[in-house]
Amino acid sequence: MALIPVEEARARILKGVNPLPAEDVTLEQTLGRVLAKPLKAVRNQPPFNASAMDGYAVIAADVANTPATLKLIGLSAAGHAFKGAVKPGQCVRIFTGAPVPKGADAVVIQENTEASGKAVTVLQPVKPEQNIRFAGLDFRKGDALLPAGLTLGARDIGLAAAANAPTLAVRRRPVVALIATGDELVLPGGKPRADQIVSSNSHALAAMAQHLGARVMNLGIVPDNLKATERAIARAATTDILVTTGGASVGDHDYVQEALKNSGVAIDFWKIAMRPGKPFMYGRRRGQHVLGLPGNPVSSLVCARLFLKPLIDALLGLPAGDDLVEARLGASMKENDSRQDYVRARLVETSDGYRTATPFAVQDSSMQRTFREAEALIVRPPRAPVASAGDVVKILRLDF
Ligand SMILES: Nc1nc2c(c(=O)[nH]1)N[C@H]1C(S)=C(S)[C@@H](COP(=O)(O)OP(=O)(O)OC[C@H]3O[C@@H](n4cnc5c(N)ncnc54)[C@H](O)[C@@H]3O)O[C@H]1N2
Ligand code: MOO
Repeated sequence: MALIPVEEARARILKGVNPLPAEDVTLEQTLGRVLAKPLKAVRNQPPFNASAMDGYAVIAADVANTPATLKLIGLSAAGHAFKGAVKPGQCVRIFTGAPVPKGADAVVIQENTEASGKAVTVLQPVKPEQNIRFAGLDFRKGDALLPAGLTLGARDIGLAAAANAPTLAVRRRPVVALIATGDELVLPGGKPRADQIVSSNSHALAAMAQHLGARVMNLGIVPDNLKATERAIARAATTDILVTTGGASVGDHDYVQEALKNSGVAIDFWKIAMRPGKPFMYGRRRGQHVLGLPGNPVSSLVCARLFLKPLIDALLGLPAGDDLVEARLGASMKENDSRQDYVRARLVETSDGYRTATPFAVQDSSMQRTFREAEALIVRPPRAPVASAGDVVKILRLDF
């Protein structure tokens, strides 16, 4: 089977994928969720003409010439409106956020007054409308407040609360099942035998999936055994996405593809023209997407960034971004073969506003430390010619 190009693989994974249905959740649960329906204001904010200052509600014409002494007729505090009306020669004590009484058209700040019993002397004129927040200043009934497709942050949630929305319609979060395969694996904190290593893929993938807005069902480690692999795959049957790591290649103990097929997964493709990540496989079981990632930690995470992220984004109704940006090479690179390379690199922002990407010398796909230390992947297209330091290349920032 010919290796398929990265772009084709991504297109086949995303074919026919629709956003998941919406669900109503309380505001407290909306942080980081994707809004499924736009939020419209159903009321004005503020709902009444409110004072922006502590002072006195007056008729501006009464204090055009100062000093001017007015008669204090009452009080308007936040949550306790003055019920009457201000007539010429009168004023009402008022506090920030309180409704401006009928008749008054300005608020004098208390620093510009002298009060003595029921007599308030205004020392400086105010203009009509001064120190008043008019009803609907912030937003008006019918205004579009939050667009669909927005990933909700603190300010969005604050605005929704101000608009009196106790719940929001958000996309259901995709559920991602994770299965690590391999007799050589023990969980972090375990006691690896001399011929074993510590499993790390599922931890990184779980963090990545959660960061992208998915929920995770971690099914742990299964041994290199067909039946055990099939049992784990069965447990993942109800999830939106099943991700396996390891056992994707051609070795005698690589059971994943066979187990997936036996479990009713139709394999769409296997093996991509990329490095790392060549043995990546993809299939579907009814509505479920199945991503078989290679076992090498860097390969599995690079594949997840390239294929799992756009899939989760699509299920959440988020647009597919063109993630690549340009950088100058910090060192020369040799010509490329027929696979698209994703080369771990250091990124330095230069004073001219550009950036320089310098590849790490050793790129083995087991090396998680350089992967952690890399700020970007240099994307080398198939058959890219020799590149010199200073040449412009495409990079993918590592932001997870
Ligand atoms: N004859 C060939 N051999 C290999 C090929 C090939 O085309 N022909 N491809 C190589 C490439 S590229 C990769 S990548 C690996 C991927 O193989 P598998 O997906 O079958 O992965 P494993 O063999 O199970 O493991 C590879 C490597 O990764 C370690 N590993 C596995 N799972 C985890 C985990 N959860 N956490 C940390 N490390 C893990 C495992 O111990 C191995 O060292 O195949 C090449 N071989
Ligand atoms: O994914 Mo494999 O790394 O190309 O070593």
